[in-house]
Amino acid sequence: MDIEETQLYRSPSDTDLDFSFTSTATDRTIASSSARSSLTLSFNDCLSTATATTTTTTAASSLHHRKYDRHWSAIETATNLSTDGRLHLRHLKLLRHLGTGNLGRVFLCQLRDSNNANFALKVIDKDSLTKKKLSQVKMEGEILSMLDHPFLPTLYAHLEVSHYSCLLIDYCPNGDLHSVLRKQPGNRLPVQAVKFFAAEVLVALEYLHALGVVYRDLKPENILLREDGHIMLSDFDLCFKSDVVPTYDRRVHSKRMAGSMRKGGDHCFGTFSRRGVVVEEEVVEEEFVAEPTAALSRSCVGTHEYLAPELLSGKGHGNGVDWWAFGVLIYELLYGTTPFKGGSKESTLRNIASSKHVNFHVMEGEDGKGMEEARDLIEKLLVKDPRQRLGCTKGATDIKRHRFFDGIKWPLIRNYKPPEVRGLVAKKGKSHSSSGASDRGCFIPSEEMLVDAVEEGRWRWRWRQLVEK
Ligand SMILES: Nc1ncnc2c1ncn2[C@@H]1O[C@H](COP(=O)(O)OP(=O)(O)OP(=O)(O)O)[C@@H](O)[C@H]1O
Repeated sequence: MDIEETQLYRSPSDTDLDFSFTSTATDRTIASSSARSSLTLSFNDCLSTATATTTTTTAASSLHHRKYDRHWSAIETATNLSTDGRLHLRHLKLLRHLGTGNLGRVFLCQLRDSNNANFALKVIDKDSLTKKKLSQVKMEGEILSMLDHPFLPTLYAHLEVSHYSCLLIDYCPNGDLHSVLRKQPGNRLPVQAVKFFAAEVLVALEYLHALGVVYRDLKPENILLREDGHIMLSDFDLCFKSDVVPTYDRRVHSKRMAGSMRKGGDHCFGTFSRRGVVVEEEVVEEEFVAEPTAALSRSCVGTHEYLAPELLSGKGHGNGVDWWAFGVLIYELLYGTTPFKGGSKESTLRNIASSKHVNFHVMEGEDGKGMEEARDLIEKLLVKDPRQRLGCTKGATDIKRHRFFDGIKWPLIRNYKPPEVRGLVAKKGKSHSSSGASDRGCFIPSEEMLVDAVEEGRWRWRWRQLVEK
């Protein structure tokens, strides 16, 4: 029996994925532990049974946008040297335990013969999981295998060894946005920093939605920070997939302009002032929209403070839950708390479900540049009726146009210099989201990590057993 299978991943176009989705709702059990952990009220979605096709060739990276970076090169070297051309666990060395999640443990690791590329290895013991969690593991593997985007993880390899499922992805040495937020005065970031992180999250969500993926677990804890300070959205176990029909829509809007009647390829209809100067033009623009507007699920999953009202009603929800959570995220980054937070989880849920509008905390020096625009955007995202909520019809296309994001050159966002905020040490000269490289030298173990080390000792022993299988 073949106990070890390796999947090296191709770009989305090479996978054979079924985007169909059906959903039913039955039980409503809550599985939740820590204060801000993700919850699952019911998880009876009939997940797609199709998975990415299994391949073990090194050509897997040939279409990936980062095919020339040191991570893929390291993998390619290891697989070239491997007798069967596959990557095995014995090719990896674990450096330290990074954390433990709902599904498994995450380790910092490198390839044995190359120490210039760091990876994160998520190890999931499938024997210890319930059926519900196993379906989440499957979903996470499926979603990761589809991704090829600078603000999302690259899945370098998926190894199935005995009852362990191991996902080799990008390592983010700067921790998560939640920890960074906790290091700021008042747990708040300056507007310009919020604008940067929100813009990157928006682009990542736009990509996921274009693939028909509704994320459902947006929160600062799931926004990891790469070595270069750019973001990487993580945790795809609560996602669901749906059909998406990309369209080119015509948008008619007015633009204040002086001068010529025709600009670029746009059709313009001019209005003239008395002096014969064009003051306003009606512009017709073609815009690309790929938003899973027909997505439907009835499973109530997510994190309390970030749940959209339609998720609580149990009558079904779709793409709009991510745009609601996007509003909560911007609020939390600016105000240091979430907008509907109550004294307990129950009262938070009651506040979300009530007809109360979002309330803005009064803060010292709040009326800095961009705050008014931020509040307007938040209000448009935190609309209780998803049909009226910004983003629900045309996705990120509409949100990008909001004046909070004025000045952002979307195609250049990967090259923007990340903001200098406390607790974020972005390495210079790496503005292309190449993650990895050693963080040795700046690693000071915390007490918690020392406790972890005892656990880690046990893990290393188990790891050796696995590798020697
Ligand atoms: N790619 C990564 N780079 C660096 N650290 C990571 C990476 N992925 C995960 N971690 C760390 O490992 C911890 C566990 O991650 P994991 O994704 O398994 O669970 P989680 O984020 O707690 O979410 P959930 O339990 O909902 O799956 C995280 O809290 C984070 O600190």
